[in-house]
Amino acid sequence: MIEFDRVSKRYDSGRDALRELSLFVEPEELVFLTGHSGAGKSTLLKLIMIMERQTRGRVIVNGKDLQSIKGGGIAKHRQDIGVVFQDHQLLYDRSVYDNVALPLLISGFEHRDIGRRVRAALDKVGLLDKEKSNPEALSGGEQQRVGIARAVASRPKILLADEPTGNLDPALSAEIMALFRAFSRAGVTVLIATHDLALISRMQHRILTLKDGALVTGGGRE
Ligand SMILES: Nc1ncnc2c1ncn2[C@@H]1O[C@H](COP(=O)(O)OP(=O)(O)OP(=O)(O)O)[C@@H](O)[C@H]1O
Repeated sequence: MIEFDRVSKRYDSGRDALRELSLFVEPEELVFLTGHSGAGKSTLLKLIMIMERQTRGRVIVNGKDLQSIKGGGIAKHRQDIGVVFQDHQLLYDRSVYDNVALPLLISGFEHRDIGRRVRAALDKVGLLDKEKSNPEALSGGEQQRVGIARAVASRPKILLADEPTGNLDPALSAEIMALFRAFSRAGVTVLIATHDLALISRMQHRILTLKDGALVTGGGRE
């Protein structure tokens, strides 16, 4: 779950990126986050990952007030959050397997455990037969699925996606969305930031709309 309780974020530049924002996302929910460029979407995701800290209010993730997480606890917190980017950010000089395994290696998972988790994640996104391939040899949609496998390999409770379908055509976007839906049904809280209004309108999910750092629709439990 993700809860924002009257959260404001002012950057050192004096810019107010979020203003008194309250929202609640249940476990197993899939929610879209939208709004104009500069509305505060990335800032909201950064607060959840503790890449930035709020100026006021409380951010609670999986029942934990993030203000109480410090030092080494931050890396541990991030292990519970999978992140999918628009441009995949894959390493093209490594195999698909290595790309998915890398964050697990960094997090200190045991080798045997890593093999199991990487193959389970590749299986979920339908790419088990491509584990030895180089990402460059894959289509755009397949590369995005490798990015999703990498994000879920540590079995995070929260999945954040920043424009995950930005470079994909409608059919591939629908495939990617079906994967996100499957993860939410399996108990993962999924939050997808996107400008893709066509995609959003086709789907029956709650939409959080930000305008100048404030929520104009969809906060839930307000
Ligand atoms: N590190 C920073 N320092 C100062 N201002 C920032 C910083 N990061 C973001 N901002 C400002 O905060 C506001 C919100 O930015 P944010 O990146 O969260 O918006 P966004 O909705 O993600 O935009 P986009 O859709 O273009 O990615 C913007 O006015 C931006 O210029």
